Amino acid sequence: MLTAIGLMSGTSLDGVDVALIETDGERIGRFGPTAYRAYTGAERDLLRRALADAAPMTDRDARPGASADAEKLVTRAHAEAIEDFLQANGLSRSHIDVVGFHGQTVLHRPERKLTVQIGDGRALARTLGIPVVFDLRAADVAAGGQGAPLVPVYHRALVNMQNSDGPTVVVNIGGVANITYIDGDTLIACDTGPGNALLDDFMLRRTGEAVDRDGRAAASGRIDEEWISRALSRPFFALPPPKSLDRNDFAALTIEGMSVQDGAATLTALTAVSIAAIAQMLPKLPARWIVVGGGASNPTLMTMLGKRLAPATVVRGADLGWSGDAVEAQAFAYMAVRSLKSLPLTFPGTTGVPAALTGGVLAKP
Ligand SMILES: Nc1ncnc2c1ncn2[C@@H]1O[C@H](COP(=O)(O)OP(=O)(O)OP(=O)(O)O)[C@@H](O)[C@H]1O
Ligand SMILES: CC(=O)N[C@H]1[C@@H]2OC[C@@H](O2)[C@@H](O)[C@@H]1O[C@H](C)C(=O)O
Repeated sequence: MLTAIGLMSGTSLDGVDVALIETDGERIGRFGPTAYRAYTGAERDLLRRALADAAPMTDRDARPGASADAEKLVTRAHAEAIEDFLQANGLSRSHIDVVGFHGQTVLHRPERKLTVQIGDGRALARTLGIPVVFDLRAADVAAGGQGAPLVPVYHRALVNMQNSDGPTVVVNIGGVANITYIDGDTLIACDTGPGNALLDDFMLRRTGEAVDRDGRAAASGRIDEEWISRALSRPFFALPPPKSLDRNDFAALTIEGMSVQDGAATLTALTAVSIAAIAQMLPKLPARWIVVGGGASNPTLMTMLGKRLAPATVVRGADLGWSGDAVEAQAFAYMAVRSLKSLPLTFPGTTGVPAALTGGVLAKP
């Protein structure tokens, strides 16, 4: 078993998740501690500007506008997150075999064979004195895959730890939402649509706070079903898996005429409805849905999802002893070990890559 730390800075732009696991790249030996390093308001603003400035990019090594400063921030924030994590948990760097570093996606255009994660893996390895595996999406996209989602291989390892009969779906609700369908050897995955990003952006614009804390605003609002039907007529929703999204693909869906409560209710419902709609595109109707990611902490979203998926059961990963918020960080620890062993990260059913493929670049300190 190797000891690996995974790092994820997701599309919600809220902060860096850190998690340690022991794994041989197949089985999960032990879950270790987890941590979170939030971005400050100013740091989030810089990341948002970097996403805007990266939109016209064609060369993945270019760092236009704010993305150059944002890359320095991302590298520094991740180094700080690891140093604090080692100290808080009394860990010595010599005990860590590898760090899996996702970086921050600023642009995702797989149809142009382009996916850009900022963050300097080589500098991180030098600063930490620990080997770092980074750039985990590039090989998949270069081979014609979607380059996302990557976590299905880890969702499979998690589900294999349970006694499960029949198909299970793991739902991750981050900035974008994605699912993994696991039934024996069948592994199917895709992004399903918005996760929390549209709702966060709406709340920030309307209230100054980038979250509908505990789904309170949405709980007292009215869902505009007509608006949802219009949103669902976008071509993305009719595509079968595998498929993936850029964080800002739905940014043009405006909802400005509505009150904060009605807007929050409607955007929360769009997330739930678009996740539930994927059930029709899966080989069998799954009996069990396990929800992870920040969206699992939003009770209004969980209630809506439960209603839309009934009679299937909907549980939170946290209820099964999984670390609900750190699953993605754990996944990047797991993938770093798989990368060291040249084991596949992506599969035809998860990203559409022609054959199972490994990925990641190793930087030694
Ligand atoms: N208590 C809560 N109430 C409502 N929403 C919450 C709560 N806690 C977290 N969230 C939502 O979860 C989001 C963070 O989710 P998460 O950490 O999974 O995102 P991420 O790491 O950016 O993931 P991804 O890479 O999948 O986009 C927050 O921006 C917020 O919208
Ligand atoms: C391009 C990119 O960074 N995509 C993220 C995003 O956030 C959620 C969803 O969209 C997922 O496809 C992916 O992240 C997770 C970690 C993944 O690759 O599985």
